[in-house]
Amino acid sequence: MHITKMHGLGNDFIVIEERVADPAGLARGLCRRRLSVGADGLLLVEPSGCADVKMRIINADGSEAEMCGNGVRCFARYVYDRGIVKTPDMAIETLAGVVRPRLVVENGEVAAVRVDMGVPSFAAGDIPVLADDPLDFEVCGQRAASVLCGVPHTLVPAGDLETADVDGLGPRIEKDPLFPRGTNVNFVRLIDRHTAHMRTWERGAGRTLACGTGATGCAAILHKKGLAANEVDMHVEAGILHIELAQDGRAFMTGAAAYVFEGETV
Ligand SMILES: N[C@H](CCC[C@H](N)C(=O)O)C(=O)O
Repeated sequence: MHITKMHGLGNDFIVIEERVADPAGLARGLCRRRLSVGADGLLLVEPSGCADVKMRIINADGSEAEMCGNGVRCFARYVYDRGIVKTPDMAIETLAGVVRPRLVVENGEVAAVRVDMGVPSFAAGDIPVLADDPLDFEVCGQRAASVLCGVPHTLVPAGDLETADVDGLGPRIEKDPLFPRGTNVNFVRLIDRHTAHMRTWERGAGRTLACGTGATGCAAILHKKGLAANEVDMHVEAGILHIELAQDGRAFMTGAAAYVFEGETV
């Protein structure tokens, strides 16, 4: 099977165009670090009846996610570079709805991708947490806030990201009963109204170097709470995601998307 390895600020994916009979089983096999290709998830290219193309995201544990911010930047570059989609502005169907990436092409190369991520939702029917106040509740002894940004996200304020217990608290919060669908967990240190640093434990994938929906959702939480302006640089372990929060509530995420290798599985 032909595979293309890509990453968005270190959040890495295996892109597959061929039809896959058992996506969950394939993800659990191929995503294993050292024993196989290694990745945070699979991105499957499929035809769409309502957009230019459809993207499916299969986490490393085999679970299927509704959306993936870093993944959709990689996916948009992939389908454009291969002529599957002929325009740098495109519509990509996901389980969370249609998202609209715009490729920033410089000297014939995709330099970055700006994605209209839609509206991070604090609406009662969307809130991923069973808490009276989704912007301020306690989970596993931590103050937290939650938002739906394609997928469930929880922000845990952290004074020092070097000592934050990401790998200990992350999985506990991910699977806490407060979250019926589980949650991604983002430990965030606010630097100023335009800058935050974050580390992420992802639902279905564990510790990742970056999380696009997480950076977007956490910027939306900080803005909603009056702690951040409407443009925020979210510093993740392997780079920076620029988030813009428009007046109409839509969020735009801009970041890189890189190729690593092309190959054939054995
Ligand atoms: N593991 C996540 C999906 C991928 C999100 C992340 N990689 C991103 O860049 O948005 C979940 O199951 O909710």
